[in-house]
Amino acid sequence: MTPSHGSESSLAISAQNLTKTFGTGEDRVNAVDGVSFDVEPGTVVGLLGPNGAGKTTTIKMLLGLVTPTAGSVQVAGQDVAANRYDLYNHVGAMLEGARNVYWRLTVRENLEFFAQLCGHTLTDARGRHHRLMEQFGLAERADEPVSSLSRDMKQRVSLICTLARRTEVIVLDEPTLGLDLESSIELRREIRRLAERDAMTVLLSSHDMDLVEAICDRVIVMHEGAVIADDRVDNLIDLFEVQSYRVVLEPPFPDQLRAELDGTYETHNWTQSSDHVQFDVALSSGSEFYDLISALQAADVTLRSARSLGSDLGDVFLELTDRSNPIGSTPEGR
Ligand SMILES: Nc1ncnc2c1ncn2[C@@H]1O[C@H](COP(=O)(O)OP(=O)(O)OP(=O)(O)O)[C@@H](O)[C@H]1O
Repeated sequence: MTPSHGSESSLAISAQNLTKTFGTGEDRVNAVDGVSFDVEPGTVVGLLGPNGAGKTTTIKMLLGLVTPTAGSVQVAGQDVAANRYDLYNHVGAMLEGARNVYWRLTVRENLEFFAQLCGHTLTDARGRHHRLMEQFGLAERADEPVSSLSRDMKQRVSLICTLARRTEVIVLDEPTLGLDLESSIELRREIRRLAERDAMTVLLSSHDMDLVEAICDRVIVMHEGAVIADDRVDNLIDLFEVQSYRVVLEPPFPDQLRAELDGTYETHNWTQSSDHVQFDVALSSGSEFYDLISALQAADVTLRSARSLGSDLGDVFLELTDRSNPIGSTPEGR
């Protein structure tokens, strides 16, 4: 079944000024504070943010599981506040730690149950179910009750039940947490396939930067309840030009120099031997690189090599959340 996109709006997701406050008085928490974003159909969007940034609360508001204090949200053309039950025909979700499958049913029965719930005929769905069970290493356990499977396998069942429904929008909260490497790779492949071939929209929250960088068209970064960046992954990496270098030095290496470098730069992975001293350093501009070289020269230390490790989404994420720069303002030091 090719998803039929909602009629009221051509956007897959439209969140306007979403706000959620928990508690009152001193216990009041502004979990989500005026978040707005639109997502076009067929886009894979990563929702990133440190713990407590408001990702899960945002996701739950998109799914109608938490009622916003203010703001509105449409998903797959459905106004979430008005059409909560209709919404579930258009949206599939796997929330972190959620047991959204029936443990007494077998893997195959779960797939068939959820397929029938959203109106798929079993003759159409069986081929797809078989392929997903093969892909996620569950084919040999297809006729066993979910209760007899390992925790990791239960998660895979929950994941394929969500993917197999082929709803217009899929929401996944920390989908790779607890998955083995092979299943993680299959998940990446399947998500890209669903987006590219079937124009399905996927919103996923994850701390797994490699996953997000590999499969997301766009990332929304949240911090303290607000959106602090919303752009294509490659644009964010270009914008910050955070570069990590591996620096190798010849001994002797004065003791106080390490403390000086640690105080001035973001350094990691120090190793020291009789033959060399090595560390990694993240630099946000070319001039910082030359400052570092000058500091080494001033301390009379010989540089053996400085190799760029490239910059990735992980570097950008740290940069954004450490400094909490709204995109559009110039990052510090540039
Ligand atoms: N039901 C609740 N009652 C009170 N406070 C809550 C509730 N749910 C979330 N919060 C608070 O709201 C803030 C945002 O939480 P949320 O779970 O949305 O963040 P998150 O970005 O998903 O974090 P994590 O990555 O740790 O899951 C946190 O300070 C959290 O403690």
